Amino acid sequence: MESLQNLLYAAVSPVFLSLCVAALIWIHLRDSINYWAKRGIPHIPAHRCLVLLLAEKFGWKHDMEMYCDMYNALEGHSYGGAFEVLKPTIILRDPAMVNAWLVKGFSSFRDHHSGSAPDEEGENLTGELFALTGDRWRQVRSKLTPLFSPAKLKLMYETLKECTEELKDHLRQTVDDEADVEIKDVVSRHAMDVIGACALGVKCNAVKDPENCVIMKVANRVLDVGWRSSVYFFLNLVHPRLPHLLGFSLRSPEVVAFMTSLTKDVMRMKKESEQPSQHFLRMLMDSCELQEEDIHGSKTISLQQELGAEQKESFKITEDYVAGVFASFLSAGLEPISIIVTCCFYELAHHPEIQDRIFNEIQTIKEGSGSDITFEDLKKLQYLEQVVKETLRKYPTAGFIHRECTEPFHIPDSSIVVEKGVRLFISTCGLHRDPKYFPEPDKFDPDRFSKENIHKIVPGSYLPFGEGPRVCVGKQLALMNIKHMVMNLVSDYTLQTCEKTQNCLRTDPQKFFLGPKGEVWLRLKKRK
Ligand code: HEM
Repeated sequence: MESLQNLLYAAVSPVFLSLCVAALIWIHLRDSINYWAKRGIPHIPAHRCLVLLLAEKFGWKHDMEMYCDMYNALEGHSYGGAFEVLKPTIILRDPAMVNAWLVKGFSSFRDHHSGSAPDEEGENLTGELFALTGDRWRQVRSKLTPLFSPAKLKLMYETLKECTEELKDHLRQTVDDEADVEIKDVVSRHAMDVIGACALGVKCNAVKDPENCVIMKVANRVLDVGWRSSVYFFLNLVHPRLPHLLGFSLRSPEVVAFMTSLTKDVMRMKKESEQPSQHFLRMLMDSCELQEEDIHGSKTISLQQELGAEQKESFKITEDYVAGVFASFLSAGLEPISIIVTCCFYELAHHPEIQDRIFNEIQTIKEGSGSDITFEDLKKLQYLEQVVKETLRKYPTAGFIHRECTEPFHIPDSSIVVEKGVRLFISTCGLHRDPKYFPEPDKFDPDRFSKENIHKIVPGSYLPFGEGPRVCVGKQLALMNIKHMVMNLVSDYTLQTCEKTQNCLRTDPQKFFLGPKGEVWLRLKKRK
């Protein structure tokens, strides 16, 4: 009896309990660390992944470069395992498998892993397409895809031209004959004007009056890689629903409030305005057949939608959804465009021969169709397109593509099953800079994309906009915008390096997208 009491006492003693907890933690750690080894899959050991992750979290490395390092570490394998702290992740390297998994395997790799689905009950930007999952993503995406059709883009082209005229005006005032210009700043202000005008029909005046451009200040905070996003992603790593359960969102309350009230005000103004206007918000309002009383009335815009055969569920688009859609345009669209145009100008300044070829091509098209380059003409600028494609190759600003396994996926021709919850990473950086797919990857060579050479590009190795049903929804708008801006600048100026030009572009680990750190100065010289 006494020995039983002693045993019970021992069982509840703090030391014994601590030992039990430690043993459980040890078992969990051991199982997690051995996750890939147990399955016989080549992998990067957990401690090495942790070192890479810490380098990223302390701001020494961009997370996109971290996945590039993982890609390189798994050389010789089609895919391999890695860890985000203890969470198993797959790094997919083989381009043929990239296509198969993202396209045919979409039902298993449907969602981005970036976070839990937004909180529909709370004050959140619920329509942030990037973060939406499952049917909600499908419903919102099906409303947005038609906004980027060629016919709609043709309407946007006129808006683009108006914004570019303002930029040209600004440059005429700043550059007499020649001048050194901080090109990154000018380009991002122009990109802001374009997104504001195309998405919301709002004149941002970021080029002309940056000091008073509130939306630009908010846009910079939409993708804040500060403490908030670090805490958010850490909580998300522990469990995807944890940020939501703790009432913690990726966006700060001020950003959410600004985006929501801006969208709401613009919706009201547009509804009241007699003037025809072409921008995504107007089109979204029209396509959703929003009623005046919906906008003036309660917070929720009631809207029943027929969602196609497989989705009979009715779905209410709220103001928060619409605000979220525009937040995602700001966060996903603005910075990548600025980065690509900046990098393109940087390369052109180092390659006068490429600039000349673009200029001559523009002149030839102008001779054929008058001085104005139309929407249709833009497509005829083949060499310009090659230059833009090569910029997107050398500077893959979105860095990696990620998914979360939503239903078990059987890897073809193997006995391996990717389990639900495992994260998938495809390093665009790794692929675009792999000499196996792009010989001399550091060389800026637009002829990789010429008619003669394009067939040499291995399908699945070039992914600047992602792949499959979740491919970038703004891809065509982005390409049109980038080409239009490069065309206009090269038509009027030659770009040169100057004393302040960086020798090479270094990556800024503090930014969400992969882009150049610091100012990018170039000399603009007026063409005679
Ligand atoms: C150079 C410019 C751009 C680049 C390189 C880029 C790249 C990407 C990439 C890699 C993805 C992820 C695709 C995937 O997971 O397979 C993406 C998604 C997305 N992009 Fe872009 N993008 C650009 C411009 C834009 C613009 C201008 C907009 C909007 C106006 C936009 C809106 C979005 C949205 C909303 C998503 C999420 C799509 C979804 O989850 O269904 N992007 N983009």
